[in-house]
Amino acid sequence: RGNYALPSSGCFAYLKSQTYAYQVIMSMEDYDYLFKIVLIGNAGVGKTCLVRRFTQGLFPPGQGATIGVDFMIKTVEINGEKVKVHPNHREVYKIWDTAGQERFRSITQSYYRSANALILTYDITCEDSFRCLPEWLKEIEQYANNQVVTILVGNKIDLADKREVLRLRAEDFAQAQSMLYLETSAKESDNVEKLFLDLACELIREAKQNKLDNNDTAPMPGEGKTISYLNCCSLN
Ligand SMILES: Nc1nc2c(ncn2[C@@H]2O[C@H](COP(=O)(O)OP(=O)(O)OP(=O)(O)O)[C@@H](O)[C@H]2O)c(=O)[nH]1
Repeated sequence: RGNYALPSSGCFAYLKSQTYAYQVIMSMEDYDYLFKIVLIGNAGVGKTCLVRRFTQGLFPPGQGATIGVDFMIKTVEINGEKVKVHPNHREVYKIWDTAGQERFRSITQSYYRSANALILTYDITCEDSFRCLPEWLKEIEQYANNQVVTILVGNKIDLADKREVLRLRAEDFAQAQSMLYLETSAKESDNVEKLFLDLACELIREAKQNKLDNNDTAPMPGEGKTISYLNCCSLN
């Protein structure tokens, strides 16, 4: 199991949390699934906070803007009573947190291609971040592979009184673009774990489907010797 190649050293060029990532990599040699996920969206919508919440269980105070691309890894072990996605499986999330600022766009675009999934994030309290979504979709169309799973995430739902984008409007937009949709709060930890678990579920479901369609023995997105019995996912 787990004979996927580790990232080339190029991935570390803009690493903010190098020590942390390195330590986790050293302990991730054995896994069932590997998910490569890239977060994109306007500056300040909360991409870094979502990743930190998921990978480190914290909401970082005074988070500075991401420079280029940050890289984090999280290993999830699911077993016995805690079955949510797949029993007795070890899943590894490799997550690239990209800078929202326009000036880093040429760097961040180069990470789209190898992503299994993209988390397109906006801020529910910021109409502008929602209005920019069509621009982000153009980027996805241009730079991502055509099998990529995209989920639209409306972050900062803890700021309900400042909401500028109605949930229904965002849901309609996501549906029209064939994207999954979820609202989160990195601050309050609402739906953050669900976001990544749902993505894992969707990726495995699609991989299984592709495998059936293509009658292909090469597993995607992880080393799926057990992929054949995975049918337990719920995205609700
Ligand atoms: N209230 C609230 N604030 C949040 C939430 N998520 C992020 N923030 C705040 O939003 C600001 C920007 O968060 P970041 O995670 O740095 O945003 P980003 O999208 O990574 O920004 P760039 O790195 O510039 O692209 C910070 O002040 C965070 O504290 C949330 O769920 N709720």
